[in-house]
Amino acid sequence: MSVKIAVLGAGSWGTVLADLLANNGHEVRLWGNSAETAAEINDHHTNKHYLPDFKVSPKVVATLDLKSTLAGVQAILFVIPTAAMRIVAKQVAPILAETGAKPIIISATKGLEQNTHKRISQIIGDEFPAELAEGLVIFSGPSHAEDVATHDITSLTVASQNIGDAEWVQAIFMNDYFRLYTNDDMVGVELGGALKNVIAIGAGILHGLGYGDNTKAALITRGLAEISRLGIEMGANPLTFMGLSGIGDLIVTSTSVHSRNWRCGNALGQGQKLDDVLANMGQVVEGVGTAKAAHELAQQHHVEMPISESIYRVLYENANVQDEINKLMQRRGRREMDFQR
Ligand SMILES: NC(=O)c1ccc[n+]([C@@H]2O[C@H](COP(=O)([O-])OP(=O)(O)OC[C@H]3O[C@@H](n4cnc5c(N)ncnc54)[C@H](O)[C@@H]3O)[C@@H](O)[C@H]2O)c1
Ligand SMILES: O=P(O)(O)OC[C@H](O)CO
Repeated sequence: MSVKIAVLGAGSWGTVLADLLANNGHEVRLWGNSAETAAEINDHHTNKHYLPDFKVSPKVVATLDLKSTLAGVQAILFVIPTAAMRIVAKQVAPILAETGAKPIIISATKGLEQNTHKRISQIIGDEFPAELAEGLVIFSGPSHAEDVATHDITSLTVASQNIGDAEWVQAIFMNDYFRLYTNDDMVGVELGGALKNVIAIGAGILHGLGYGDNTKAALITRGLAEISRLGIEMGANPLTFMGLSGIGDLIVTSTSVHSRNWRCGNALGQGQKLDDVLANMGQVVEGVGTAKAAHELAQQHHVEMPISESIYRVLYENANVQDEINKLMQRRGRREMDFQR
């Protein structure tokens, strides 16, 4: 099966996914907001700012015009930062309405919207008619672009309320190094993908401070406990957090030097200032915005998320990292399997 697909977002993940789809035999247009990047992809088949050593398939056509990018496509893959999701959705929706097209919408974006705390599926639900939003497929799991670029074996989850749409997406993406599993738990898959970025900042902070492997394993495990606690309260299937979009993604993001969230935390642990770290990153660090949304959601749902709350205070209230670690260690003893709020 060969399909025509628009990939929206010419950053690191959008570029690698566009390349993968083109190599799988699909017709791919990669839309971005930088004329320089589009020219580089079309003329030199590179995107060096994001992926210095990567050669993009010459079959990927980079574009700047959204209307022509969307013409006749069977699927639209959003791969833009959470902060731009609603902005871009508002540009896409009227173009589809004008032509009456009903492509499958896919999102590989991981985060929660600032101020509204909404998940990506809720933003899509706000901006698109129900018949399009209901088939949304969420694409999530342990997948650094840098590793997929070298065809490292990678497995992800594709979640949709309409499992037929998830299976369609599974079929167009799978190949000998890329394996997808379907799931119908949108809440769990989206929350796992978003909240792990906050814990990954914490893992980076611990590394930057010189803590060892025991400490990092404790953070990941107790981080998963609090992600699960909020997720269960919000209606997720607890078992989803044991899957690729839960513990799988939490492991990779909390341990990989490719992770922007981990690198941000590492620099903070070494004493750098958040504004400087973000300015130097040149790529999206989703966990920073998500930490604020998670803090507000935890309060709204009366769920205890002590690690995420500590990270929130470090990021937004200039709290001292070592004081926050001490506070976490001085909490009263708890039952391990307490997933009630
Ligand atoms: N990089 C990865 O390995 C990876 C893996 C899985 C998921 N993700 C998720 O995918 C999403 C995108 O991440 P990324 O790594 O590709 O980010 P990135 O920082 O590498 O690139 C983001 C791209 O979005 C573009 N963009 C921003 N605002 C835009 C707008 N209004 N209109 C059009 N384009 C706009 C930027 O120009 C940039 O090209 C994030 O939610 C991230 O968590 C990334
Ligand atoms: O580089 P990060 O920290 O944004 O993580 C990217 C992906 O979410 C890893 O699966």
